[in-house]
Amino acid sequence: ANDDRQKWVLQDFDIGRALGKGKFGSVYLAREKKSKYIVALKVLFKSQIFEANFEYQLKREIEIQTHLRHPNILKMYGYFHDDKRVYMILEFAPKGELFKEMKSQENGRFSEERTANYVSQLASALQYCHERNVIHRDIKLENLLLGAKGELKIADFGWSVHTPSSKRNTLCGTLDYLPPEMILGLEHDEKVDIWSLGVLCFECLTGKPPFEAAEYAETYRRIKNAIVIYPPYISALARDLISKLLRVQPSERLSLPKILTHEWIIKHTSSKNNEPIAA
Ligand SMILES: CS(=O)(=O)NCc1cccc(-c2cn3c(Cl)cnc3c(Nc3ccc(N4CCOCC4)cc3)n2)c1
Repeated sequence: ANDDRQKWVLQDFDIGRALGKGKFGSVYLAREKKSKYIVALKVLFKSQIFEANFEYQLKREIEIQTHLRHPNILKMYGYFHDDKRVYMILEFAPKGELFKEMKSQENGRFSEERTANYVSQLASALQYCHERNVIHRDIKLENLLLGAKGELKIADFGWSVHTPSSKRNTLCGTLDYLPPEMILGLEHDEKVDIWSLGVLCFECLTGKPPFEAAEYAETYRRIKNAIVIYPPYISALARDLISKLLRVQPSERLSLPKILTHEWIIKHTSSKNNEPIAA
């Protein structure tokens, strides 16, 4: 049987414009020459990866993402490397970053209906991952892209691991999305993704992450105690769901099946889901 893991080389692609710059490299629009198939090519510099001893995490990201197949998870078709760079061949997300889409809304936030649909798509993607003992650990707005039909695509599995993990990861970047158990360096499991789902839901509804504060120490204190201040325009149902996700105790956080059947989600997810039951 022909091995579908073709050995790709850079010459197989026409490289287009840069889609964006990331921490280790950039993402380019690209087209595979023979099939004319459009992809996103993520280019990472080996020097920077080794400097940050990120190669183990990169291997894991590639291993995990090449094997996941779900409509709300950005596909990785393959990868290759040359002496200086590692290239990841990824599904192109034609509508770009969710973060930019949110900032372009006139009040900088999404409606309850749009947010509920995103939360539902994320929950089904996470259910798929958790069934395969994969936790993402880095669900946040800037890791989410939009497909051709405006559907959510989880990208960047750089922090995903197989459960259970107590990897004391060097916390780079913002604390905003991390649950209490991770900022305390305790053992953590897939319930970390449920916490991040709560953070994401709040951020989509208000334009700001729930624990954002001027001082790092203040953010730390508010995460540790799950102190959430809801703006008045948040509906009672949305508040109910978020309060059941942002729980300090991982075991108290709502399970993914319960999230998918929460009244607020059922109320807002696209009409096809709540057809009138045939009499
Ligand atoms: C750490 S990183 O390097 O991975 N992140 C930096 C970054 C920053 C910005 C974007 C993108 C990006 C990545 N994409 C991937 Cl991967 C697949 N499709 C896209 C993808 N698609 C995309 C599609 C359309 C647009 N347009 C739409 C029209 O308006 C201008 C932007 C942008 C990006 N973008 C990435």
